[in-house]
Amino acid sequence: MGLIDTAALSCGVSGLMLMENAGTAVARAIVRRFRPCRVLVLAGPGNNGGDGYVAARRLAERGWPVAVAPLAPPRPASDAAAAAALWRGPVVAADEGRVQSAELVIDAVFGAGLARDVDPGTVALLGAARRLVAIDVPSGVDGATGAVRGAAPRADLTVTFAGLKPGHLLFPGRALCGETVCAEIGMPAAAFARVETKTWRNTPVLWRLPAPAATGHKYERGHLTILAGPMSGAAILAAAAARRIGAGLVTLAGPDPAGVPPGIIVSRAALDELVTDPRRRVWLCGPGLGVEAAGQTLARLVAAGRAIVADADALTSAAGEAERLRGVAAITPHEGEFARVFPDLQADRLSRARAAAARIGAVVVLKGPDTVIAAPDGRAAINANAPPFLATAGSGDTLAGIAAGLLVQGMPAFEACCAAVWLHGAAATRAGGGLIAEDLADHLPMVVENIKKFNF
Ligand SMILES: NC(=O)C1=CN([C@@H]2O[C@H](COP(=O)(O)OP(=O)(O)OC[C@H]3O[C@@H](n4cnc5c(N)ncnc54)[C@H](OP(=O)(O)O)[C@@H]3O)[C@@H](O)[C@H]2O)[C@H](O)CC1
Ligand SMILES: [K+]
Repeated sequence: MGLIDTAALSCGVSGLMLMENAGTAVARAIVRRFRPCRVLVLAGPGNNGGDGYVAARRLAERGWPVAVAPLAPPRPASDAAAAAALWRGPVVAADEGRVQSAELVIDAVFGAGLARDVDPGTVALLGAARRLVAIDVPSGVDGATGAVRGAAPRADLTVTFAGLKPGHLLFPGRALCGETVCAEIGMPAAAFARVETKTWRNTPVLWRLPAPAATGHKYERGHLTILAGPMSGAAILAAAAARRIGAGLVTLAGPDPAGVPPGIIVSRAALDELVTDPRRRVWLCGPGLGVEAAGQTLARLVAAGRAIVADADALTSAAGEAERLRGVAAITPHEGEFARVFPDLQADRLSRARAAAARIGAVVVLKGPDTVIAAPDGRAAINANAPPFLATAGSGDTLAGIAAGLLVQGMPAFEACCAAVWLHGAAATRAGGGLIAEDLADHLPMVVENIKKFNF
C-alpha cells in the first residue's frame, strides 16, 4: 500500500470508499473511450484486483457483458474481498483463449503492491490481450521507478488515482502506460498534507521565472561568463540561450572563439583576472572546452566560490572523481557522462540522480527523454514534455545555457534547472520536427510569454 493510501486511512477515509471510487473511475474512463464490448477483468489478490471487481460491477450496471477471471483469490477480510463479494456476474478461469477472445481486457493484477518479478504465466495472459486497460499501472511496471519487474504488457489506457507516480513518467514504464488518466477518488487534502512529497512532475507550477525590475540595468539582470574552447559553437549556443532567457550580459571567455554573433562579449583576459571580478558570479563550464582545460578551469572556479553549471567536458574531467564537482551549483550529465562520473551508482534514474546530488551537494540534471532533476536535499522533479526530436547535437549546450541564464538572474539552482528543462522541452515542441539546436533559443521568448498568459 502506498504512503498516501495509509495516510488516507489514518485520516478516517474508508479504503472501501476509495476502492469504490477508483473502480468507478476506471469504468467511466472506459465508457468514455470505447463502445460496449465483451470485457474480461484479470483480477489479482490485492486492492488492485479489488478495483477491478468494482470496475466490472460498474460496467455490468451499464449493460456491458463482463466476466472476472481471478488469478488468485482476494486476501481474506480485505477491501478487495468485500468488493469481490459484491460481484454477481460470471467468474471464469483465467486462460489465454478467454483473454484472446475478449474485446477489452482490464489488467487489475498488480498495482502499487508489486513486490517481485511477474511470473511467466501471468505475463503470457496479459500479453494475449487485444486491447488492454491497466488499473493504476500495467502489471509489472514498478510505480516508484518505471522499471519493469520481469515483464509488463503495453496498455492502451492506464487509469491511476490521486496523482501520477514516477512510473507513469519514467521510461520504460511511461511507454507501456498508453494514454494515462489520473482520476480524483476523494483522497482528502489532509492525507496529502501528511505525506511529505518530494517527487513531482516538472511543470511551471513548481517554479517562478524571474521578472526584470522596471528600473533594472543589464548587470542587475545578471552577468554570465561562459568558458569557450576549441569547439566554440557549443559555447555560442549556450550564450544565445542564456541571453534569450533573460541574462543581461553574456561574456565568452576564451583565447579566440570564432563566429561569435554581435551582442555577445568576448574576453581574452586571463582566467585569474576574470575569476576575481566580483560581477562574474555565475559561470558555465564545459561545453566545447576540451577535457583538460575544463578540468583545470573547473578547479579554479570552485576554489573561487563561483556558482557554476558544469556540463560536457567538465563532467568528463571528473570521470570517476565525483568529488571534483563538489562546490558547483548544478551538473547536467546525459547517461554516458553520468556513468563516467558516478560508475558505482546503478539504481533507477530517480534514485541515481538523488544519490549523486546528495554526494556532490549540487543539483543533478540527469538528461534523457525523462530528464530527472534532483536536489541535494532529496527534492526531485521528472520532466515529461521533451519531444523525441530534441535529441540533436547542441541541444545539451542550449539547456546548460538556459539553466545558467536563469541562475544568473537569481533563481535557486533546483528551480532554475527545473525551469530550464521544461522551457527547453516547450521550445522544442514549439519549433517542431526537424529542429536544429540553433532554433531552440529563438522560441524561448514565446514559451515564456505563454507561461505568463496562463498565469502559472
Ligand atoms: N489511493 C490510491 O491510489 C488507491 C489505490 N487503490 C488500489 O490499490 C492498489 C494497491 O493495492 P495493494 O493491495 O497494496 O497491492 P496490489 O493489489 O498491487 O498487490 C498486492 C498483492 O499482490 C501480491 N504480489 C505482489 N507482487 C507479486 C508478484 N510479482 N507475483 C505474485 N504476487 C505478487 C502481493 O503478495 P505478497 O506475497 O507480496 O504479499 C499482494 O498479495 C493500487 O495499485 C490501486 O489499484 C485502492 O483501491 C484505492 C485507493
Ligand atoms: K494493474
